[in-house]
Amino acid sequence: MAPSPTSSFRPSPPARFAILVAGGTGTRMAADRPKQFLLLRGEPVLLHTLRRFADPTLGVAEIIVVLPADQLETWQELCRTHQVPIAHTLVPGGASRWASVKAGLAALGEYREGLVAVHDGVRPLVSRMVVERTYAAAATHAAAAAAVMPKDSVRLVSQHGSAAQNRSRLRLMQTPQTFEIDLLRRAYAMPELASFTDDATVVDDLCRVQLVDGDYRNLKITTPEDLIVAEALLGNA
Ligand SMILES: Nc1ccn([C@@H]2O[C@H](COP(=O)(O)OP(=O)(O)OP(=O)(O)O)[C@@H](O)[C@H]2O)c(=O)n1
Ligand SMILES: C[C@](O)(CO)[C@H](O)COP(=O)(O)O
Repeated sequence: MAPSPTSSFRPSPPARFAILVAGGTGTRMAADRPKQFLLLRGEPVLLHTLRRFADPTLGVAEIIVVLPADQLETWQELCRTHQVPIAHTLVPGGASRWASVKAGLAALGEYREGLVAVHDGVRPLVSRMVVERTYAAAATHAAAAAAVMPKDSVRLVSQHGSAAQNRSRLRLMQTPQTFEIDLLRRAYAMPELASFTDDATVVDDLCRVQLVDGDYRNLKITTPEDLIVAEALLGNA
């Protein structure tokens, strides 16, 4: 029997957006400039990250890049120097990662539906697969985040000493962390708490966050040795 017109109806997939947060100053890197501008294989860390999200097969409709307010011109100059052809919207960040994500979300103000991936601008090695996995899981579960298992033994320290932890029940959180846009807006409408270290902690009270497999290569450039590892990994890509 021929399918009726309604049986072939497929809802269109949700629109995809991305917020790359690069509004920090990189105190632990202690470099002469914010670490998102340091060069990896001759190009700024943030440009590597931006390129990953501009992969046309991901179908990201709009990319927001959040920067320290006093670094917007520096980035625009870097884009000219490196002839960056990728369209993105620049937004001044805030005093904390939370404030920078909130500023990025405000720049997506016109959108009521869709999925938004929040990603650290200083995770330049994220794979297409990991990004896709978080969008796909967020389409089903509303909230999804990349995570990996610890490779080292873990202990909880206190004034009495330290106690071994069962690491099979622990996960190290990465980004992207990807959400239905309305859910993330509701979460970020609440006051900032000191316990917020990522977007999952902001959303936790509203929705269960589905963890998906991250990638040990998806490192966050935080201290100088991370740059050496990232250079090596890019060379092997
Ligand atoms: N006010 C802030 C602070 C952090 N971030 C971003 O959040 C991500 C993770 O933060 P982290 O690695 O801590 O970056 P910094 O805050 O720059 O580093 P540090 O804590 O060493 O100062 C980075 O991409 C960083 O630019 C941000 O957008 N706005
Ligand atoms: C968001 C994050 O990268 C997940 O691991 C991490 O929590 C950022 O932490 P930081 O203290 O800003 O480095």
